[in-house]
Amino acid sequence: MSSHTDPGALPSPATPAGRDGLRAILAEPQRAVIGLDFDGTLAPIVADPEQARAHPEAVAVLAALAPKVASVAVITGRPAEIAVRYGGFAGVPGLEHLTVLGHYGAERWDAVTGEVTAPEPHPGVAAVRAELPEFLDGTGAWIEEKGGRAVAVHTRRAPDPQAAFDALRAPLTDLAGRHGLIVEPGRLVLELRPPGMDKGVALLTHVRELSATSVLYGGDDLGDLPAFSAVDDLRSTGTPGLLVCSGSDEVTELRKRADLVVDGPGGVVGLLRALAERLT
Ligand SMILES: O=P(O)(O)OC[C@H]1O[C@H](O[C@H]2O[C@H](CO)[C@@H](O)[C@H](O)[C@H]2O)[C@H](O)[C@@H](O)[C@@H]1O
Repeated sequence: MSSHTDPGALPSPATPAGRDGLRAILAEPQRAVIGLDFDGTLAPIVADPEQARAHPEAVAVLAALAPKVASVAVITGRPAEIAVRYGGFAGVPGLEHLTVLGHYGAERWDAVTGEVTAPEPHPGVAAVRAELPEFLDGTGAWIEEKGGRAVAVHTRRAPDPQAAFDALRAPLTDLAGRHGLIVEPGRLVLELRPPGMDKGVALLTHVRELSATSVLYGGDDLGDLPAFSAVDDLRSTGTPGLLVCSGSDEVTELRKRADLVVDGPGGVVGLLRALAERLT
């Protein structure tokens, strides 16, 4: 796979399908959807999730790109309102039509209205939240509250983060299952959340709503794999797409499936800048 090293150049994807995807975006940008994950893709990974912020150049680059394409959509496991706040996405000239699909697509925020639409919370979330502390005792793991719509168990700050993650995965999967939830594993995080939605469904729905003729999706984590599969499905039915991996040492699964690997959020921003410049 290709790495994006020259900051000013638009890199050539390593695969024929990726090159087709990029060509289609460049040929008809007004009908292209740009889908982007937040943590690890637009925002560098930090030890405390409350301190995560978009890369310092991300907003300016998105604002330069968004008016030239059909849609820029941030698709994240975060609550939409949190991603908007940590991203600094509200009220930005150029981002008037930004969409943020939160909770893996269950929530939606549109810059044009500034409002979030969300389903009723799943009753299993409160139930697992009540039981969680007894599972975490002595592991060094801790809980991130997610507005009552999901709950995340982080192990990044545990003495042995990977060992804590591995030890908790099976019991938390069992706990989630008893309350009708699923476990979404991520970068040293196990998220207990309602089933029925994922980033693939979210991306496909968005692409179809806009009758887009091409798509770029960029992600870094396991929760982005359904969006990668959605782009594969779109390709197989005639909609070209480009799969971008925001590379890290923590997760390698996306790297293997990507058309283009860039160096973390800085690389993503560089790629999007080069794309925006080329579209000028
Ligand atoms: O879909 P995403 O935008 O990638 O969100 C997925 C999870 O991201 C967050 O956790 C990750 O980022 C944290 C801050 O950099 C980091 O500390 C943690 O180890 C990562 O897993 C977020 O806190 C979770 O709620 C999201 O589900």
